[in-house]
Amino acid sequence: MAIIEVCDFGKNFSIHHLNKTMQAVKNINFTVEEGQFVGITGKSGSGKSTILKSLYRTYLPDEGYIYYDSGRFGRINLSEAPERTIVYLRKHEIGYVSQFLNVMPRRTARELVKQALLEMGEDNAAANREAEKTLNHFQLDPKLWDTYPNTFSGGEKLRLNVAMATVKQPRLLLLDEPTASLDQQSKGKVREVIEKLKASGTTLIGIFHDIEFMDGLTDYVFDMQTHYEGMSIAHES
Ligand SMILES: Nc1ncnc2c1ncn2[C@@H]1O[C@H](COP(=O)(O)OP(=O)(O)OP(=O)(O)O)[C@@H](O)[C@H]1O
Repeated sequence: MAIIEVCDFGKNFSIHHLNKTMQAVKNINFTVEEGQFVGITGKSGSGKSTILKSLYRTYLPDEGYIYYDSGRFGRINLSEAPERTIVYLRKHEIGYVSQFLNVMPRRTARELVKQALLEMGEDNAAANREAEKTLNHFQLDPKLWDTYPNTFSGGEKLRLNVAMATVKQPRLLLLDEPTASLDQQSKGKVREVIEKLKASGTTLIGIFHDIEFMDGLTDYVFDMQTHYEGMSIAHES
């Protein structure tokens, strides 16, 4: 059963100072079945992050639709869902990992991971235990657990980001370059967690420049390049 259906999706951005509109992506169609891992590849600027952000409802489509089959609400059109539904989905069903850490200020790494677990209904003691286990798994130095992440290195921030999103075991996990600045060992840790999530039924959609990382993980890869080449061939005929 499809958990995500992207139908004729297109997104434009206004460039205010030039008084122009730029079409970032157009005619995107793909479906993702429950439990699949779909990779998105393509050259820089081809619109990969735009698609992922639209699946998280950070952006609204200008053309077409994105349907998400929610565990709680059933099949919903993401652009029409009320804000409170989106807040619920982000807390309980859809996780998003970007290369950038965007968290509440003055919360320690431990508090942030714990908060994610409390939102999923864990009690305080279990959330504490699980948070420590997760921070350990991602090899975040225990000296950092009770400090604010604004001073963390890029790799530490990224590992905390992945920890916060994966600890919730979301139904759908969106990954925007989650291994971008990680060394081989940390990449291995991320891969381990992705494999575990996939085995437990999580659906994953991810952007990876590291093609090797996707090897053996993805069910199929949506290549932006092929998509647009396909479109121009269709135009010519
Ligand atoms: N908020 C925005 N406002 C204006 N233009 C944007 C915005 N977000 C993205 N764009 C533009 O849309 C196009 C697609 O950007 P996007 O970030 O989706 O590409 P990408 O394939 O993820 O690139 P990369 O691999 O470099 O991260 C780019 O030309 C970008 O400049």
